[in-house]
Amino acid sequence: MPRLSLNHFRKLKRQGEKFASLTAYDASFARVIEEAGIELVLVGDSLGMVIQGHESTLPVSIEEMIYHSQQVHRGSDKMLLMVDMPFMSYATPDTALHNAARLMREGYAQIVKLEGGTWLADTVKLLTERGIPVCAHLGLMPQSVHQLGGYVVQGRAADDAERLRQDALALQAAGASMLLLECIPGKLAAEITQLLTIPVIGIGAGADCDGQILVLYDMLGLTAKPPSFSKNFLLEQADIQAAIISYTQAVKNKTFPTPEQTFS
Ligand SMILES: Nc1nc(=O)c2c([nH]1)NC[C@@H]1CN(c3ccc(C(=O)N[C@@H](CCC(=O)O)C(=O)O)cc3)CN21
Ligand SMILES: CC(C)C(=O)C(=O)O
Ligand SMILES: [Mg+2]
Repeated sequence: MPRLSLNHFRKLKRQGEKFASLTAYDASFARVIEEAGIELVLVGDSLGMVIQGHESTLPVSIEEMIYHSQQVHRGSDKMLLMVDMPFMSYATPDTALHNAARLMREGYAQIVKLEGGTWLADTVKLLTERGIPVCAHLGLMPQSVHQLGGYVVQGRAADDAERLRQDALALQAAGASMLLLECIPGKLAAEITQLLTIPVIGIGAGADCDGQILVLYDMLGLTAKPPSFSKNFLLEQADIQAAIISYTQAVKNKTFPTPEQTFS
């Protein structure tokens, strides 16, 4: 069986069915989450924090992303494999093309994720035209943490919310195949999800996105200070497999995230 393709997620959006995704960084966890029903795996640059112990995602290199993507690829055969482009690996369109091609050829990525708004549109267009599917990442963009002044909720002011809507539309028009919204009010995320035809994945963005994602180590209770929008699914389950099944079901039946796990 080939891996799930973007068509699967387009179909789920059309049918109004939610999908659950998680990050993974190695073969063993990739196997466990796939067997628990996860349909999309992200090799996130959050690995700089949860695997490497850095304070931010900025130190992560393209070689490190390739290394972990290879491991996740070996440990799975069904999930859509999405890989983050790390800090500065897409600073110009040509750099982005070169590095995205490496993530696909050496890391087996099916889609790459880039953080940025309307300024990224030219890059998204270039990659897409060359056959590289792109997920655009808006809202809280961790690679801009020093500019944002911390890992804080985005899009609360009316002008910020409007800019986010326009960014989302511009990135879709440039060819983005998916959009990820991080840490924004649930109502705004719901509006953007409705506004767009491409699947929208949320983290800290409420229950109305087309899909949800969490950092695996947060939902297994391994993180010292997990974000407030996350949940430790291992607390009520006997093992990791059961915790991930519980998360998948909660996303599918829309019981996660709750209003308390959503920014207003
Ligand atoms: N372990 C981990 N989980 C993540 O979700 C995550 C990472 N690492 N690393 C990369 C980014 C950084 N992210 C983060 C990190 C912290 C918060 C956080 O603690 N936010 C607070 C403050 C919100 C506010 O006051 O505006 C929260 O209560 O959720 C949010 C997103 C999301 N990503
Ligand atoms: C938090 C998710 C969306 C991410 O970008 C990562 O894990 O790096
Ligand atoms: Mg990331």
